[in-house]
Amino acid sequence: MTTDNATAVPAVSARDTPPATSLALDHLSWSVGGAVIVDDITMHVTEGEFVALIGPNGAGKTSLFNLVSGLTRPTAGTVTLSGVDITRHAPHKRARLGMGRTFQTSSVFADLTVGANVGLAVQARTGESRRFWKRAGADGGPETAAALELVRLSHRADAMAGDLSHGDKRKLELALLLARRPRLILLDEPMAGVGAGEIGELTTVIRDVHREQGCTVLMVEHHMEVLLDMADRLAVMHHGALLAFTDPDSAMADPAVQAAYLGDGA
Ligand SMILES: Nc1ncnc2c1ncn2[C@@H]1O[C@H](COP(=O)(O)OP(=O)(O)OP(=O)(O)O)[C@@H](O)[C@H]1O
Repeated sequence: MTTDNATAVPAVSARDTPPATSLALDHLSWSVGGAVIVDDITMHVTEGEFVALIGPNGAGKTSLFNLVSGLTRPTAGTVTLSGVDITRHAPHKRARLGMGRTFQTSSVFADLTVGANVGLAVQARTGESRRFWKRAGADGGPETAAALELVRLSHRADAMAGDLSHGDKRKLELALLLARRPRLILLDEPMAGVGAGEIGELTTVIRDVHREQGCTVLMVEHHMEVLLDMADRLAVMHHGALLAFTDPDSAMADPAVQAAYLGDGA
């Protein structure tokens, strides 16, 4: 959608995006050197659902994320995205099918402005020519503005990305994801390194992104207070296996979860 009035366009509104994707993991396993890191996980995430993946340190959460996003190949099992078997797809091919991922480490261009970072991501998706880029302006145009507004960073559009606080960097990473219009978002510890004072707003932003976009979210996070309030279901991993996959109250009341997860003091 294009217009001359940048601020009036909800360029990433739920209305003009396709339905959220669904993710099915079936008997997914990954072993390295004889050690089973991900152990026969079957988990079906429905369209538009918000699932939090939790578990003690070393439970296998990042390894599972790597299997879902295609950074590693499973030893056994399948990954299905909206009914398409993507088990053998490379990460870029999964991205083209609507999968977006953030990492524990920041991936923004520190020497570019916030607006330019998002503008480049928009440009990368649309494949617009340099001519369009000039016409759209250094900030990338209305879609950039809409993404920055959604993550509450409009007021920092002209700041250098490297000067942002940890919390604002995480918001920028979300805006970069939005620019690619993903239907499934994988968030790997978005609160990592974020100060206590910024966690509340970042939580609100993630919730807004999920609601506004109607996308499916799978998030690894250690801050339980954030997750219990946000997630439709908790997927609890321990020693590579899935201990529970249910609503937050039921998961936290599960004795096996309490023994394995809380017992490890995570
Ligand atoms: N490439 C690898 N080779 C060998 N072992 C690995 C490899 N990647 C992960 N592991 C091991 O697999 C286990 C699970 O690691 P993983 O990082 O997936 O856990 P996690 O739940 O994400 O932990 P954390 O909460 O600390 O990030 C750990 O014991 C780790 O040492």
